[in-house]
Amino acid sequence: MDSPYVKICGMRDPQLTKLAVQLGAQAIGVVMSPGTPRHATDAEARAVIAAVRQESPATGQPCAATPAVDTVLVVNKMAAEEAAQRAVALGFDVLQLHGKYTAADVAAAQAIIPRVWRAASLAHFPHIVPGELGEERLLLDGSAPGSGERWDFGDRAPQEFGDHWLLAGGLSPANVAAAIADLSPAGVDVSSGVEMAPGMKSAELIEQFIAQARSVPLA
Ligand SMILES: O=C(O)c1ccccc1N[C@@H]1O[C@H](COP(=O)(O)O)[C@@H](O)[C@H]1O
Repeated sequence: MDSPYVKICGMRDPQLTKLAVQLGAQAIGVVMSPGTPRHATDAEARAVIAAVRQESPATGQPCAATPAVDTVLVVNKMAAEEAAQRAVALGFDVLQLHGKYTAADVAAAQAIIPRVWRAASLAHFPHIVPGELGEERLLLDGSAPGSGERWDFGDRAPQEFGDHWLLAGGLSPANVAAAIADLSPAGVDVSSGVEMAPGMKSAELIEQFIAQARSVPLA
């Protein structure tokens, strides 16, 4: 039985990162956006990536039982090329762009790091189409990333977005299973919903979130 792809975002602690990977997270996000309570330093970002590689080597000989886990640099309103250069310098697999970008911005970033995701809110981009800027994946998010604010689909039907989009914004252990059952995203992304206080991740909430998300079979 396939279950949704789960990304845990805003990680800074290597031990919690290892736990999330052991529990089945398929992506770990590090936020580098000054002003958010999850902003990571370069050293923290490198330590999180090292922890992921240790639990699930991304190159060479991946553990038989554990698929490789994506490490994702998350930025908000940062110039795409600058963000891509930072992602490569630190060793991330994926760059996740929040903000207003063009197809040329995405192409410029992809020339530096091939895997680029775009996160956007339907409140700001009501006519958005997955892949229209050339991004690998689209995340449909709340209107304020990292705030715990819920998504709003307005008059769009989730089926319009195809099979590869991820749901983000306001998810938590309490609502993730119902959200997956209702909207059938390919995966889910959570940041503040697995924290005991802004920027402070909770091992218990991460465990509950992953268990709840994985309890729902993909449609
Ligand atoms: O998590 C953050 O602080 C953050 C800051 C700036 C840009 C993106 C951020 N995280 C992304 O926000 C959503 C989920 O937020 P939440 O679960 O509602 O807190 C997701 O796309 C994260 O990757």
